[in-house]
Amino acid sequence: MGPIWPSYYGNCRSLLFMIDASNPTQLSAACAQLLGLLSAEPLAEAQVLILFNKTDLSCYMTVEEMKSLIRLPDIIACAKQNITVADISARTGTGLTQVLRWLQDTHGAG
Ligand SMILES: Nc1nc2c(ncn2[C@@H]2O[C@H](COP(=O)(O)OP(=O)(O)OP(=O)(O)O)[C@@H](O)[C@H]2O)c(=O)[nH]1
Repeated sequence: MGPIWPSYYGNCRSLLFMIDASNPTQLSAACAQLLGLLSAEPLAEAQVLILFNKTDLSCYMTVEEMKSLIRLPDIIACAKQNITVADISARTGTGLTQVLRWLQDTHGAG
């Protein structure tokens, strides 16, 4: 789907980017896609939420190791966008309160 993402950039005010924290083999591809999104001019003003999902599953690498591997702190420091990061599990609901709060703060959703 990546190649058609630019057709959705127009009027995009926020971006939720989900990374599968149970599958580090996808991490480099996810990072490349994230960098492409963050450098897209139409998304320069977007509010960004990066979600590390499936944190309920055991994995040979911790979420903190994954963040370090893709140099997430540097990505956040260099990005034009305001970036928030949340560790979540869509299955257990862990972290979803933070996601809802972000949506409320970003869009004033009730
Ligand atoms: N354990 C767990 N499973 C999840 C979580 N979120 C989604 N899943 C499951 O992961 C499977 C695929 O979910 P999808 O939302 O379809 O994701 P996808 O990107 O199409 O597929 P994947 O690449 O396999 O994640 C489904 O069986 C979901 O129930 C989570 O936080 N924890």
